[in-house]
Amino acid sequence: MSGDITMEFEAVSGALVRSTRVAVLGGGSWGTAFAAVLADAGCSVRIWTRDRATAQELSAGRNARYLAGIDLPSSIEASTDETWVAEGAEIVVVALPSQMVRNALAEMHLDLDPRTLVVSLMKGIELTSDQRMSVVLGEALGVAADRIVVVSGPNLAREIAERQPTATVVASTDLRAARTVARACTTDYFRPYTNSDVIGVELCGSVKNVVALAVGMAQGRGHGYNTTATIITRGLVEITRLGLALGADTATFSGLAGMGDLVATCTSPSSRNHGLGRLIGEGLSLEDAVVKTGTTAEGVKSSRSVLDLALSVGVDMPITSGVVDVLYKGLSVDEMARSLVARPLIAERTVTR
Ligand SMILES: NC(=O)C1=CN([C@@H]2O[C@H](COP(=O)(O)OP(=O)(O)OC[C@H]3O[C@@H](n4cnc5c(N)ncnc54)[C@H](O)[C@@H]3O)[C@@H](O)[C@H]2O)C=CC1
Ligand SMILES: O=C(CO)COP(=O)(O)O
Repeated sequence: MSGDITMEFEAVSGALVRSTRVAVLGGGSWGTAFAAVLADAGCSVRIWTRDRATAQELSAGRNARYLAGIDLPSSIEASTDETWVAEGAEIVVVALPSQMVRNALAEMHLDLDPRTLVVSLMKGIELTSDQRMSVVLGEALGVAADRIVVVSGPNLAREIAERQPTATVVASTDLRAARTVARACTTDYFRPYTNSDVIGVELCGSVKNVVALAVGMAQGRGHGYNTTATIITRGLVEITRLGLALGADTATFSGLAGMGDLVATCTSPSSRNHGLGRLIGEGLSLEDAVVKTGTTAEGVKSSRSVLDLALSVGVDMPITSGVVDVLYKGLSVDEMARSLVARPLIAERTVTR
């Protein structure tokens, strides 16, 4: 079966890309880098950003604030006018901070064709509703679940904007939709794999940010590779437990959106979550660390919604809980470490289904 799908997929690969019109909403680091991938793949790309100066810069092939020093494809068109950006788009890509996206889209009043595919690049869980981003997009844009596609994987924006080789996961409940988006973003440095496990892919992307905060905190305290590997491995167990309780597929967690992204985010100094955790481990307050990092570290807010989700389904997430206690309840990083190590001894179970 999977062989048939691959053949069908490759037989049409490239054929549709030339004419695909894509709108990207969000001109931050990932929105801009993904717009460049799409343009390199041959799509006709328009990008929306809320400030005029960035739109002008993007139209001139630059985004100094978010991707300094990167030359973007000259074909990308940018504007602050969302109606113009979304006009005629077959694919609308959303790359805004998770906690802002519902309100931002409500203000845009987009009138999308029912056939339009909507792509989420976001890695967070909404605080007020504990919902995954595909659900938020569905509600905010009035789009059915089978028109929504999630792109998630080890995808640090700057590395991709530098055209370093990377793979990703493109997930949708409708595999035809996933394949269409995969074709639209295939380049000689960016390789998408399709998946139908939207729940698993989104949870992986959201919870790995929380685990990266924990790794950063440990490294900021001066702990080394053993601690890092312990947190990554047990973090993956937490992600898997939550995912399985919420209906995800086991296989997703060892894939690119799971283990792949977890490793990238927990080990890269350019991860904002990892970097913010490190500052806290070095002794900064949350407020000072947020000011110093300056961009979107989704795990800071999503740690609380992830913990809410875990409590709602009775899943134990000690690392997530420790991160929430450090960020919001005054627990020190040393106290978090001690309490994690002192937990009752149990048999090692990596996958629990
Ligand atoms: N940067 C990366 O390497 C990756 C980021 N992501 C995810 O992509 C999503 C977007 O992240 P980035 O592009 O990195 O964030 P960013 O912080 O680089 O850019 C955010 C963009 O959203 C805009 N924005 C912020 N608040 C807004 C509001 N209220 N209304 C309208 N626009 C607003 C900003 O002006 C900026 O253009 C996040 O969920 C992140 O986790 C996923 C993979 C890689
Ligand atoms: O999601 C990412 C890489 O896949 C980006 O991570 P940060 O948001 O921590 O920079």
